[in-house]
Amino acid sequence: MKIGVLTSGGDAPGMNAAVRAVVRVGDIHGHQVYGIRDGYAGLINDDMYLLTHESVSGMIALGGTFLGTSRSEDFMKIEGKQKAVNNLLNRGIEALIVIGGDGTYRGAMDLTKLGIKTIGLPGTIDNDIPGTDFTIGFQTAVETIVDAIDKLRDTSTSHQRCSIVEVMGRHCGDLALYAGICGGAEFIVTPENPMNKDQIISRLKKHKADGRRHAIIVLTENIIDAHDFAKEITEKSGFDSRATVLGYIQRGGSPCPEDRILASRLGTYAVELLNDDIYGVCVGVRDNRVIHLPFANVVGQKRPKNELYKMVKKVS
Ligand SMILES: Nc1ncnc2c1ncn2[C@@H]1O[C@H](COP(=O)(O)OP(=O)(O)OP(=O)(O)O)[C@@H](O)[C@H]1O
Ligand SMILES: O=P(O)(O)OC[C@H]1O[C@](O)(CO)[C@@H](O)[C@@H]1O
Ligand SMILES: [Mg+2]
Repeated sequence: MKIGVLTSGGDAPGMNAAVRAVVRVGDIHGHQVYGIRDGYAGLINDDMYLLTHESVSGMIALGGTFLGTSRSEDFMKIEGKQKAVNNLLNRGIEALIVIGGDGTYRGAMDLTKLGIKTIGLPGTIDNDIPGTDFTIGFQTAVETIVDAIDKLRDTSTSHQRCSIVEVMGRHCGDLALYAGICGGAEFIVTPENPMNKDQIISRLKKHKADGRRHAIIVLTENIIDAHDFAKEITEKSGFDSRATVLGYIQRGGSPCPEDRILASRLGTYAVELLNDDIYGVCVGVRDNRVIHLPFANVVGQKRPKNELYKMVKKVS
């Protein structure tokens, strides 16, 4: 069988490891795997090439995505999707493995309806996809953030400051939650655990009075302007505050071992599903087991609230 593989949406560490697994396992089962450049844009532009065992050599350790990625406006339109399908079928490619986030899954669901045997792999640092406990790239991003928090604590303690660390996640607080726990943050502000500004300010006043030399607030993006918040804290609590917006550094870097293993497991499983003629599904891990679910059961659904959101109130 000819299988296409692409990466889409924000790049995430471990995407290359997933492509590598698809190519290597595909090869073992006698499939030909075609890499599609720049996500759905490459499908529309017919930009694809045959990947071999050798062409993915060394890819397990590489950050970003060697295939490239995009957020394709054209693919949102039916004409774009039809062109993508025609390009695949003209090349005899009947199956497609997409690695990306929730938006990518929506596109994949449409392609399934248009006759392409599509499988989705969760690749995003946000960990915002229902149907999997972890997404590929999340654990590496957590490590990057924890490293940044540890460094920020050094300078915060030296200057007796409060550091606000704004992290990504779009509308999901998992990056802030996990990194905040690991970094010993005093406050973790996420969409799931809404902020109580007055409580934060009054606790910081007490911190100051108790002679505490630092405080860390980890904040999910898209909630409040981090720099304005730092000013307000300084004025109202007397705890001198600074904000650091970590930004794109969170998406880069070599994948950590957990992400390499997750990517390898899910890439392997995706090919095995196609061998069994199962498609129109996305794969994931639940309780450390690989699972698959129909796209319709995942797209637009809410993730169950992680129990760590409750626990963190006790330990921070
Ligand atoms: N509703 C939709 N219908 C069809 N295709 C979509 C839809 N939403 C998104 N896509 C396609 O998927 C691509 C990637 O989606 P998006 O930019 O939301 O990133 P993502 O896959 O959610 O990853 P991340 O959130 O990690 O960046 C879009 O550029 C678009 O081409
Ligand atoms: O790459 P862009 O378009 O700036 O998007 C940034 C968004 O992508 C992500 O990094 C991954 O979805 C989000 O955390 C962030 O909100
Ligand atoms: Mg997304």
